[in-house]
Amino acid sequence: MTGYGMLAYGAFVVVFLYAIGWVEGLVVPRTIDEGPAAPTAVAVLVDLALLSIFAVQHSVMARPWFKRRWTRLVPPPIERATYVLCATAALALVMWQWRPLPQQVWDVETPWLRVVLYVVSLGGFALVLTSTFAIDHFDLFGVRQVIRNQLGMPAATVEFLTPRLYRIVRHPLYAGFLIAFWVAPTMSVGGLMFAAVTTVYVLVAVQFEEHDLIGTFGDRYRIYRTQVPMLVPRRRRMSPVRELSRP
Ligand SMILES: C[S@@+](CC[C@H](N)C(=O)[O-])C[C@H]1O[C@@H](n2cnc3c(N)ncnc32)[C@H](O)[C@@H]1O
Repeated sequence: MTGYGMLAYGAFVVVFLYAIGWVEGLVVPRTIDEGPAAPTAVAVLVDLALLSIFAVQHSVMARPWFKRRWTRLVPPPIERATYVLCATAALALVMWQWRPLPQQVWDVETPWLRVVLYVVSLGGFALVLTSTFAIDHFDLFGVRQVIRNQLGMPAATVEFLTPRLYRIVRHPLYAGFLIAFWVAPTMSVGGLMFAAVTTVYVLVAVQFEEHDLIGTFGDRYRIYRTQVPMLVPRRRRMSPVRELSRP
């Protein structure tokens, strides 16, 4: 089981790194704006179907009711690794079968501004990675579960955590993806569709995830929801002294 967990994690790392290059249009041999040509309507339909497969896999397999049934077939220590493997396969399928829509929507020409936009966009991916470590990277990717099983330890209990990032917004990982997808020096029709659909998906996924988190943590999560914004940080309230000193 440990080998299976490691294989799933390794496959995820490779496909995710490729996905960064695919979205950014950097380094990898085929990006979001390259691939088999198709008439616009066909491309839109194929791409929407691919993103739907990804969304359904991601959301259904993460639900407690699905996990309860699924673990009658799949041993619990590899349930998360199997989720990661399926998510990786779904992401690879999106990139493999994506039909490009390369018409430009915007293209920033100022060299320094392009660099800034690339840095911010890659910073979004860095925020994704940092967020996974802020909660529990190896648990999220199913590695901890197989290692605990290998060591004969019982499954770890799920904890509610509010490390620093999670005190700024409730979903920094999703916020990171949105920054990575929307901030682009060059945006094609395909890239814009990808960003728009994933944004809608994030807004829906948050509802499912928070429903489950309330189910697990009850009032602790309800109170957290009232105190911390979902995706966009609140402007810091100025102290009364600063406010009074403003002209
Ligand atoms: C892909 S992660 C995304 C986490 C979060 N939605 C975000 O955008 O940063 C999804 C997993 O994180 C867990 N999760 C979300 N918020 C959490 C928190 N504050 N403490 C512990 N686990 C959390 C969810 O239960 C789910 O299993």
